[in-house]
Amino acid sequence: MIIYMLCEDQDVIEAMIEEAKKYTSQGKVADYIPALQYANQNSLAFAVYSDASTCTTAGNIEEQFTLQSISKVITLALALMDIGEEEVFSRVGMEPTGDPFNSIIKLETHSPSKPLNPMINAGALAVTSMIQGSTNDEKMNRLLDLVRKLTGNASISYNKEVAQSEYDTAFLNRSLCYFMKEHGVIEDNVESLLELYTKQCAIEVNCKDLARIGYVIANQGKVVNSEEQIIPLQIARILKTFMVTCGMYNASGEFAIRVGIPAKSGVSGGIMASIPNGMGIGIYGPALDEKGNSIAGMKLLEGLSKRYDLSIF
Ligand SMILES: NC(=O)CC[C@H](N)C(=O)O
Repeated sequence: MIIYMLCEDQDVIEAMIEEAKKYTSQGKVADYIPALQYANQNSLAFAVYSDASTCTTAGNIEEQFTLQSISKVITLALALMDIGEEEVFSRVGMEPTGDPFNSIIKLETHSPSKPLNPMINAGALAVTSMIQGSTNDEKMNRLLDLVRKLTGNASISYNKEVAQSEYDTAFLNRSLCYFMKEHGVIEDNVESLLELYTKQCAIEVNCKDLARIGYVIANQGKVVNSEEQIIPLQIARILKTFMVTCGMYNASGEFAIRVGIPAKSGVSGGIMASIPNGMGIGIYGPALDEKGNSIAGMKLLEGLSKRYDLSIF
C-alpha cells in the first residue's frame, strides 16, 4: 500500500521536513502559559510508528514537550473506561463548536449549559473531573499508567514547572470551571480540579511517544500482534471521531479537507495523528498559527497526506 512508503522514503521525508520548516518563522510560540515561551521556534520533529516499531523519524526526535490539549484524548479514554459512555456524554456533548478552544460563549448561549465536546477546554475540564480516584495523586497516577501503556515508555511523567506555570495563570480555565460549577456540570473544588488538569496537560513526551499513542488509537486500541487491549475498540473509535470533528480546534473542518486524517493538536506544538488501521504520527513544531495549531506541522501533514494518499475520505 502506498501509505507504507512513508516508512521507506527517508530522503523524501527529510526534504519535506526542510520545506515545512520554512513556515516556522511565520508562526508564534505560545506564551499565555509562561513556561512554554522558551520553546525553540524553529524546531520541527517527526516520527511514524507502524507494525510495532518506530519506522521513520526526522528532526530532533528526542526533544521533550508537553501534551497540552492532546491529553484531552487520553483523559476522555480514561473517563469512558471508568464510568462508561452514557454517564460521560450526559455531562459533555459530542458537537464541534467552531469557536476557539478556550471560549466560554457556547456555555452561556446553549441550554443546557453542558460543554459541547470533550476537546474544548470546558469539556476537557468536565472530563477530568470524571476520572476516578480518591485523591488527585491517585487520579494522576492512573492517567500516567495509561499514558505509559500507550507509549510503551515506563518513564513518562509530567513537567512540574509547566504544570505550575499554567496553574498560576489559568484565569480563563478557572472562569470556565466556576461557570460550570454554578450550572451543576461539575461539583469539584475548582482549585483541586485545576491542579489535576494542569498536571495532565503537562505530561511530557517526545515525537516517538506521541506516534505510538496515535498508533494504538489507529489500531482499535491495541498494538498489532500483542494480547493487551489497552483501550476498548469502541472507545478507540470514539476518540478518532472526535479527533476528526474537533481535534484541530476551529480549524478542524479545513484540516479534514486538506489533510483528512484523525489528529489532535496542543499549544505546545504537538500534533498526534492516527491513520486508521495503519500508523501513528507524532509531530513537534512549537511555532503556532493564529488558531493555535503547529504551523509547520500542519504544512507537513498536508504534504504527507497528498503525497501518500493518507486521507480517510
Ligand atoms: N489548546 C491547548 O493545548 C490548551 C491546553 C492548555 N493547557 C489550556 O488549557 O489552555
